[in-house]
Amino acid sequence: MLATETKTAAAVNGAAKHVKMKASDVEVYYSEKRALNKISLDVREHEVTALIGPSGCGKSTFLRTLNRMNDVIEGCRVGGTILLDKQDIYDPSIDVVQLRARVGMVFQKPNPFPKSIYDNVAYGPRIHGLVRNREETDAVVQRSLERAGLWKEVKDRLHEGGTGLSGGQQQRLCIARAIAVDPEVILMDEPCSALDPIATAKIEELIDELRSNYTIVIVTHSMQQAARVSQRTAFFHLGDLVEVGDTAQIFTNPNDERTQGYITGRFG
Ligand SMILES: Nc1ncnc2c1ncn2[C@@H]1O[C@H](COP(=O)(O)OP(=O)(O)OP(=O)(O)O)[C@@H](O)[C@H]1O
Repeated sequence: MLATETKTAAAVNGAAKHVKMKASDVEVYYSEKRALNKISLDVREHEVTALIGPSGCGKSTFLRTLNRMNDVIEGCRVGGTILLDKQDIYDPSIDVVQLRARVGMVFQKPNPFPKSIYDNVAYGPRIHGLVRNREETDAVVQRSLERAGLWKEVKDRLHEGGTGLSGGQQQRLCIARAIAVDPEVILMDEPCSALDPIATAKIEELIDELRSNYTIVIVTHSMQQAARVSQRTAFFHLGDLVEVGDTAQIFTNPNDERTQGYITGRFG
């Protein structure tokens, strides 16, 4: 049997999935203040993992450890280990720019560059040397915009500014920009919080499509959103990872009373 067939059969049978990122005993300090307490979490390949919990519990801090975005915050220290496949992403030999291409990020507020739609998408592939000429760049731009569900809406205005798009379109442009450098993992920090319900529904649909090609970790304040888009949910509280499990189980039959309290709206 071919390796791909084995993998498909394993997925269908619900057998153990490949762990794409593995966090072990991750701690984060902002100066003296500890924001995360020994978090251990497996992120499975081709799944959407949702991080939920009350404000300030450390969801975004944990998300940022996965592509070393905390490195740029002064006074922030990270302990423990995080593996991408089998590689320690905090190893001194790691090129952080390459890491962030492999583990891309989409932020809360859409943040296209003040450039054309085309250049927003072409920028990453160009600086990473993934394209050699105009033809290849055109192909990457088109493919990325198609995957982000934006191509049909923008194909006749590629050279207009990205900031002239609607909020939902800008967020899909940011997703296209992340996809263009061929990432393995996409981190999303409340990607719909600035969007209306229709734009949110489009992004949620897109997230579901994207997981066949990528591994996704999403921070969300919306439990409905976590339930709709994710296969696994991790509940954080006061810097602890309280529990992680299949999304259906977390929302219907959580093990911990703090999770129960949060999902039933008793706090948070
Ligand atoms: N740059 C920073 N400097 C100092 N403390 C920070 C910084 N960023 C976050 N913190 C603190 O770390 C803790 C976790 O914050 P974090 O933003 O990760 O939580 P969160 O669960 O994502 O919250 P929210 O849902 O409100 O975005 C909080 O106590 C917060 O005040």
